[in-house]
Amino acid sequence: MLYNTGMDASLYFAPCKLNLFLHITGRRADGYHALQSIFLLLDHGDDLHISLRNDGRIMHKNPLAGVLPDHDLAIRAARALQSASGCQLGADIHCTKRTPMGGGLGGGSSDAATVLLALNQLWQLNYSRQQLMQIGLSLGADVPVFIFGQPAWAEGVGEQLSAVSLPTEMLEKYYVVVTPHVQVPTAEIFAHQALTRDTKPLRIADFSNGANSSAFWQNARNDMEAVVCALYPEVANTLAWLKQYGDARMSGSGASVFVAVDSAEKADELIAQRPENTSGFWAKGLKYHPLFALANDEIVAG
Ligand SMILES: C[C@@](CO)(OP(=O)(O)O)[C@H](O)COP(=O)(O)OP(=O)(O)OC[C@H]1O[C@@H](n2ccc(N)nc2=O)[C@H](O)[C@@H]1O
Ligand SMILES: Nc1ncnc2c1ncn2[C@@H]1O[C@H](COP(=O)(O)OP(=O)(O)O)[C@@H](O)[C@H]1O
Repeated sequence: MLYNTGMDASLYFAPCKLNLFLHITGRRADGYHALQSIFLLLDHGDDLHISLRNDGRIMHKNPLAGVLPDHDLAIRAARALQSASGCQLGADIHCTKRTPMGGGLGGGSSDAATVLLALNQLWQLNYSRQQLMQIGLSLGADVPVFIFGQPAWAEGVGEQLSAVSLPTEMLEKYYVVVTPHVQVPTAEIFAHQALTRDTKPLRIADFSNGANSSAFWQNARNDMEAVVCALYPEVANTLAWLKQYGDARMSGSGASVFVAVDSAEKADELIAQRPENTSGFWAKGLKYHPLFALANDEIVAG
């Protein structure tokens, strides 16, 4: 078989995500929590340069500060795909990091998903989207949604995904994302005794019927927000500041908070005025992950 063995790195995008709401509806026997969420991917994220190696090695060209290369989700994803497929090829991976790490924006999970999609192409594996999502789930609960690649209603631990069509005005919004400079450990928040774990499940139909009214969103919140705000005043203060400009929420387990505004000018203004010791960006929602086409969907017999 002829492979593209040219040593030119190819560029692949890894978008970040927002949890537009996040409800915890229960706890499973294995300690993981049952969630309901709507994920929206944004046109802001990391750039991964990935090129083929013939010697089977997976190399990180610029290890991230504080993350051992062997622990990096991009590297772990490549190794997981290699062991699932038995592929003898390898890869060099270089990451230009833009998504704040540990910020509730799924940056590491997205890097992993992008590596799976890119290597599916570069190694000519022709794995289906469902197969890649399964491998992704073994790396983290947030990985499958990036391979799914569309605005999604999520249940289970985030792996049961259905496409939702967001109202046009939500895709036209400018999402202002502000991240206080604190690390919020996801496991610590999930383990906290004060966490709300019994939110009444919503039905996807509630969303489909109610998205254009404010009824659905009035009942939707982030169940991790109260615990994170109590433990991390920086998050509470940044959220309180952002709430002046709209229905601001936290994404995932924080520390990032976000609000949707109507213009790029307003978004620029908020980013310029953001509190000290925070970073910030604004972005638009994506209808599709730019690498969506790198996996095919299985045809399910009807
Ligand atoms: C909270 C969410 C919402 O999108 O996002 P982030 O804030 O991390 O971006 C996710 O559920 C996070 O997913 P992810 O970051 O992949 O978590 P994982 O690495 O799988 O799990 C980290 C730890 O969190 C706990 N955990 C995670 C997911 C879940 N549904 N229940 C849990 O109890 C477990 O203790 C697990 O060991
Ligand atoms: N490629 C990667 N990018 C970011 N973080 C990574 C990566 N690989 C491993 N990690 C580790 O995973 C943790 C969570 O990262 P990230 O996915 O950015 O945040 P979150 O889960 O809060 O959305 C980081 O603090 C870091 O230690």
